[in-house]
Amino acid sequence: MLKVNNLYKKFGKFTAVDNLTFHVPEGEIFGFVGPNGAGKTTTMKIVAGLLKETSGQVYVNEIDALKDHRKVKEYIGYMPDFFGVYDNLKVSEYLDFYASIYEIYGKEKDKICDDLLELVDLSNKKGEYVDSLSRGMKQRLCLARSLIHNPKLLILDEPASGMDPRARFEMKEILKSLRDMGKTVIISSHILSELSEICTSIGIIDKGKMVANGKVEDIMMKLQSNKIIKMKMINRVEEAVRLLQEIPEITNVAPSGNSIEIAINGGDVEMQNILKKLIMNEIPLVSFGEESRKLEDVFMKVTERSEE
Ligand SMILES: Nc1ncnc2c1ncn2[C@@H]1O[C@H](COP(=O)(O)OP(=O)(O)OP(=O)(O)O)[C@@H](O)[C@H]1O
Repeated sequence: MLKVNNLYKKFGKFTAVDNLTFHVPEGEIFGFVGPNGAGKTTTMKIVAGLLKETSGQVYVNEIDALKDHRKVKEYIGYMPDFFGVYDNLKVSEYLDFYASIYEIYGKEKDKICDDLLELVDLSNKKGEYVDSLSRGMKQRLCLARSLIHNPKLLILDEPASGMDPRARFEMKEILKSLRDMGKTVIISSHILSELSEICTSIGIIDKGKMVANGKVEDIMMKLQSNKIIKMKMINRVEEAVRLLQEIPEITNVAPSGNSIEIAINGGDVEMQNILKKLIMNEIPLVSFGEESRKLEDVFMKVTERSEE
């Protein structure tokens, strides 16, 4: 359904999207994950035809999306990561307005709008002013708007950002319905664990580059083999850093004051060997333990530092 090949986007000398290639088959829910500024919004805007690429190719349903903007628009629903201000506009009027853009009128329009409001659980808010809705409701309304022309591909930029747990749960339920409806969805977030529950595949982007891409299970396995360990010592930090850098399983060593954080590629046995080495060299440790972080934080840290 979507093919992005060797995509580049430069802003002046800065490369925001750096030779990005990924494919999303029909019916897939693709999670596009990366830290702030990784290039997610830029990529999604290019796919949606809202931003000009520097070079590369994008195909949506085999249509050249970078050349045939008009044709490709009917296949794409785009939900931006911000919601504008809509003074004096009611929910139903808001959807009517977007329906009119796609030249959907009359009974057909009424039916589509009612169905969409039901899908996003806002049927009882039809007569309310848009600006009076909660943030979560506004995001759901924005999602309904992006579905108005029944697109095959949905591009959702951080639909769960700033939502409380309940609103996030509701958004997840809606995404499940979209999956059941056979839509292809690209959804961006910087929270991997949230996406992993709903997505079928995931692409992790960092500094404009795809650093991991594949089925959720495969990516999770890759991430779980990385541990972050934090240790604190009374002194001799520099010596400890030197000793740690000699251990091949350690992929990163980051000292900060009297603490050191390391990333290791391994499990309990490797962890125990590291501890043994430090103790045998009489490093005055006061603590040593695995950091209980979310998987995505671990992954981002490892990828960020390994490139430096
Ligand atoms: N119009 C622009 N001019 C210059 N730089 C830009 C422009 N738009 C984006 N950038 C830069 O490109 C990089 C990627 O931005 P982008 O918004 O795509 O990241 P993101 O992954 O969506 O991040 P976030 O999660 O914060 O939305 C950032 O460093 C950003 O500052």
